[in-house]
Amino acid sequence: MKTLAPKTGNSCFGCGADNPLGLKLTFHGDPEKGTAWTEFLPPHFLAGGANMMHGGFIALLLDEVSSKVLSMQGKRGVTRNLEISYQKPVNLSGPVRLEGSLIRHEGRKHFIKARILNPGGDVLAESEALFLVFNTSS
Ligand SMILES: CCCCCCCCCC(=O)SCCNC(=O)CCNC(=O)[C@H](O)C(C)(C)COP(=O)(O)OP(=O)(O)OC[C@H]1O[C@@H](n2cnc3c(N)ncnc32)[C@H](O)[C@@H]1OP(=O)(O)O
Repeated sequence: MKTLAPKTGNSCFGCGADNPLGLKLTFHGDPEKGTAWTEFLPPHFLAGGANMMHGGFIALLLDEVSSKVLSMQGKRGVTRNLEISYQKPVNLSGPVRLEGSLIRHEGRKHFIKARILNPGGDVLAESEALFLVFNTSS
């Protein structure tokens, strides 16, 4: 098990320590299994309508936990594709869990699935992403 805490000098909206507007998320994961996860209470500035999270921020969270699957393995890459299924509203009055896992990789192409769950374990949104990794030779 590995933990990635926000780092000074990183201004990433999701995980950097130096973005004053950012979420400063800490992630956990298993590099050997190709997993990453975190739990947090979404701030209300992520709102879309009513008490629901904005769909663009849902995409951001799925992208973020997907990228951490790679970071856990010491890989650096960027999102090429992100396909999202919005299944239920992400309610802003309680914590959420983000989970990502590696499906497979073909050289630099890494296929990663992710999801957002509520405390009851309901899947609220799911994604499948293609990341292109810069620092792998396998
Ligand atoms: C430096 C590290 C920083 C980490 C930050 C992480 C932050 C969180 C993640 C992000 O939000 S990153 C920000 C959002 N992403 C971007 O800004 C990336 C913008 N896109 C690019 O820079 C380029 O498109 C990219 C470097 C990803 C790839 O460009 P390339 O010209 O190298 O590749 P190309 O686009 O031709 O496609 C790559 C491969 O994917 C394949 N492909 C594309 N769509 C596919 C699909 N749907 N299914 C399967 N394969 C697919 C495509 O056929 C091709 O296969 P081959 O390499 O075998 O020819």
